[in-house]
Amino acid sequence: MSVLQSIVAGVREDLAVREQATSMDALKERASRLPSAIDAYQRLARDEVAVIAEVKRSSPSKGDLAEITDPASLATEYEAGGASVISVLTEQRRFGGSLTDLDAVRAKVDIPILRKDFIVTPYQVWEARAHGADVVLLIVAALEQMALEGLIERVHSLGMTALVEVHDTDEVARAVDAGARVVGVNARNLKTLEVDRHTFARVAPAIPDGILRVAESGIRDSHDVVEYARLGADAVLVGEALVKDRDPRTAVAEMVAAGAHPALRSVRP
Ligand SMILES: O=P(O)(O)OC[C@@H](O)[C@@H](O)c1c[nH]c2ccccc12
Repeated sequence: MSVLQSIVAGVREDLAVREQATSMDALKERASRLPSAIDAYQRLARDEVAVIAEVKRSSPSKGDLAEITDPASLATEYEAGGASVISVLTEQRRFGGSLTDLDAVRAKVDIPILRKDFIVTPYQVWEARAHGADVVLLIVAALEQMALEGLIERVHSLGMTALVEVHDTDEVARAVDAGARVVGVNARNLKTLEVDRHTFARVAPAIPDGILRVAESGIRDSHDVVEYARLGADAVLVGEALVKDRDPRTAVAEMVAAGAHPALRSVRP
């Protein structure tokens, strides 16, 4: 079993428990009482490179990264630093996240929130919306094509944005066929868990114009942001570098400033 398959197996077990506790109808009812999802596509589709800042306690590759006793205050710092979207990991077993973290962050920030998890069923999409998320991650490598199409449709029908994650050009083709409007290129290989910083340069040119391009994983600082900006990224998704920084607000602000530099506009494709 690959790392991805074993993570998804654990996610399905935890999901079965939540499905027993809360019906789909209860989620729909809860979602109907919330304000509509914020249009994250619009926030990412600007001239500047947007920063998606992630609340991330641990990961299968690095183990514990940061304690994060107060995810909402970390997210507030990210927002003050100029992040466009906050990503909240809700996977429990490997990443130490939860829907409680999502709720806490939603209560404190006004910008769009990405529920970062291993989504394999429509129930999880409803759950994301019922907990106030505006964006969900869908990992092409974890889904059959039919399931991917169905989930993207469901996400869009709820007024949300799908960040569709790919690792190679074949997966880009699948994402585009399935109706993706925002594609994330993950530099971390989900089989080996290694980061390959050349992944974006190799894969992003296959993403058609009009579809937003997000560079994910292994982004260390503003130099990396400039590099991805030159390669045509519309946004970067950053976790580890921000949770390990003692001043997350300034760390985000530096990346935002790097991505907004006017000199980049002429070089971006
Ligand atoms: O901590 P990093 O290297 O900055 O990476 C953030 C983000 O890209 C990473 O957490 C991620 C990308 N795709 C995922 C899928 C599942 C869980 C986590 C992820």
